[in-house]
Amino acid sequence: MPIVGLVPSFAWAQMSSASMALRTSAPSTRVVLRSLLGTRSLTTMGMARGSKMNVRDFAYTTWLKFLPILEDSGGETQNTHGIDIYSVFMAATMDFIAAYIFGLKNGTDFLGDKAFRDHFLELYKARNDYGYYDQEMPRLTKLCRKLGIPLCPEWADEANEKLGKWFQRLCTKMEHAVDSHHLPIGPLDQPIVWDSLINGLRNEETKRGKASVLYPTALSNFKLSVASELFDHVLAGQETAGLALTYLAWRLSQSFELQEQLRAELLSLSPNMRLTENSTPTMPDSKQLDGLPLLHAVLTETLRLHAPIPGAQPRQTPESGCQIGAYTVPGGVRVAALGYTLHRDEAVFPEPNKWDHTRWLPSHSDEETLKQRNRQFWAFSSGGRMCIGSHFAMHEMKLIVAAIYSNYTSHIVDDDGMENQSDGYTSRPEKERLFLRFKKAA
Ligand code: HEM
Repeated sequence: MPIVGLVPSFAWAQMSSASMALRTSAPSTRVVLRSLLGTRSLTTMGMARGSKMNVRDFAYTTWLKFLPILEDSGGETQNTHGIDIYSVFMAATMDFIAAYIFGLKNGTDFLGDKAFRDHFLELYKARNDYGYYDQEMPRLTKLCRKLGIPLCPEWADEANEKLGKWFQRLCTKMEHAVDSHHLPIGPLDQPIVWDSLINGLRNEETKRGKASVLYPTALSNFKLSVASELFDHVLAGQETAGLALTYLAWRLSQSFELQEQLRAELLSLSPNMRLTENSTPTMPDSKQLDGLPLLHAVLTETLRLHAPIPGAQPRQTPESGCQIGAYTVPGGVRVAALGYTLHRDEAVFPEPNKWDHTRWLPSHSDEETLKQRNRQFWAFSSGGRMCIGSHFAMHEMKLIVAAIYSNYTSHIVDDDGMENQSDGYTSRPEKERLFLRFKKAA
């Protein structure tokens, strides 16, 4: 069905005028930008460009930083209160995506720098409930700001500004590294997404110049647009995956039996991620990891019941109108589907409010039932505006879960607020924390 995405950019609206222009411009702008990134799957971007890097390599370095944190959570001093794994997952997913965009050296170190990570999360939290006006009524919101009657509280605007500046600093650092030919040369330091976007935009400029649909926005505000687009990726990729990992760790921590089954499956990998004394960590084969049915089932079920983005994904019907199921809808109408409701359709997911990973296991359901469930699985949306990072995210999350549960058992210390997922564009645990303790698995 030729329905177009209505909101051209992700939830980030306040960073700059260029960002605003990108968000409110014709959907085709966004479509061209997507195609400039060279691929629908960020996971294969490095490979497609002839590089030997992939998500697995970044995972290795993330894993090295992750280990001492987990070790510490089971140590003597932490035994009573464990660690806030929500904050740790938010850090891991930020380091992951930033490394993929800028390369390891020019990325972030949220895992290593807890103080800055907490500061970032505070800023992020402060502005998070106020995306609506900029997103839905950008002109009115801008006008009200100018007139001194802001629709969002000042602190939210300030937090947005600080976050925007932080990200622009990362971009400026990257530009300097490129301009001064001081790009680090290690394979993990290649700025994969950065390079793809810059090269794509330059090609577009050379080929189409002023005739390009990107000319009034991205090409006229080159630097700001690159920063804005990449910031979208960082924000889209960090919180979502961090949330899913938090809910998955919570669910797994409720059943040691399930943890045991998962560990047995993970250790069947060759090589697997089990740490032995004095050995350097090993990484599994990506295809093998992806093919593990139990790992896939627990993750998919978590994304179903605790979808990080459960709400409406708006689309606009084409001018000629269109048919949606039994309905004939006129042109220019705003329509939306919601992961939340699709994932709670009793006909497809019996007892929909129950977390039950077995509904995704080929050993528990016939092929047709599984097909139907997969069709209705909408955590990453679908169609032309589907999540650009879905494969990246699945692989990243599987690697992180495999690294942890090959080696540790997790135990709930304090899960107050986990039952209540907030209502918003992204949906978080009410208290935005989860304290777990990790112990070395036998
Ligand atoms: C569990 C992890 C993730 C979930 C649940 C998720 C979910 C989504 C959803 C529901 C959308 C909206 C699509 C629509 O408008 O229909 C989206 C868009 C997007 N996602 Fe993800 N995402 C995840 C991870 C990532 C990652 C890791 C990246 C980057 C590497 C990323 C980049 C994006 C971008 C750039 C868009 C905007 C696409 C566009 O406007 O065309 N996402 N994501």
